[in-house]
Amino acid sequence: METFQKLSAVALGSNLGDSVAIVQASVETLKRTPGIILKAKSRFYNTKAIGPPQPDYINACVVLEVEMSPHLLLQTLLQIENSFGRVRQERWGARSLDLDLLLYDNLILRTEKLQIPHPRIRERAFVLVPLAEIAPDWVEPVSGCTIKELVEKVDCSDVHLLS
Ligand SMILES: Nc1ncnc2c1ncn2[C@@H]1O[C@H](COP(=O)(O)OP(=O)(O)OP(=O)(O)O)[C@@H](O)[C@H]1O
Ligand SMILES: Nc1nc2c(c(=O)[nH]1)N=C(CO)CN2
Repeated sequence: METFQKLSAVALGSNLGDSVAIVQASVETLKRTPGIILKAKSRFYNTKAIGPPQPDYINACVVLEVEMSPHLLLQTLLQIENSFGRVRQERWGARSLDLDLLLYDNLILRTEKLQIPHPRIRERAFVLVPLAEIAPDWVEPVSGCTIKELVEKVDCSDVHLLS
């Protein structure tokens, strides 16, 4: 059977519960998942919440080598979110774990259930700062800009390396 490997970038976020432990544990879960190899993990950042008033977030990014389709990867990420007690409430509200599929190879995909690149990747410093640490030269295919170039265009003043 033909096999394939693709690189994918995933954002991790949490602002409910022991967020550092939850994000760390979710990375371990990703590492244990068949069809996923962890290639790189950023450091953790404390970030001011975008959206309704809520606690600060812990954010990080990983680069994965995956042997699964984008849809299966999204399904896997949603299952991991659920296993960490994620309850969907208001849009952009507080959550124990959020896993966003940011990039999948150089794919552009716009379906109702899945959009790649993630539609808000270009404007989110809490995603771009950690991603620039591990994948600065990856070209975001909609803008044609590298992650390093995109991070220079956003205000990063609310994103701080976790001490
Ligand atoms: N690239 C993607 N990564 C993750 N989810 C996506 C993506 N594209 C579409 N979705 C869909 O978005 C749905 C809702 O996602 P979620 O509840 O995490 O949104 P949110 O975190 O509140 O907001 P945001 O999308 O701005 O991060 C998911 O169930 C999924 O079907
Ligand atoms: N700082 C920060 N703000 C957010 C985040 C996040 O991960 N970090 N996620 C959101 C919904 O995806 C909404 N707002």
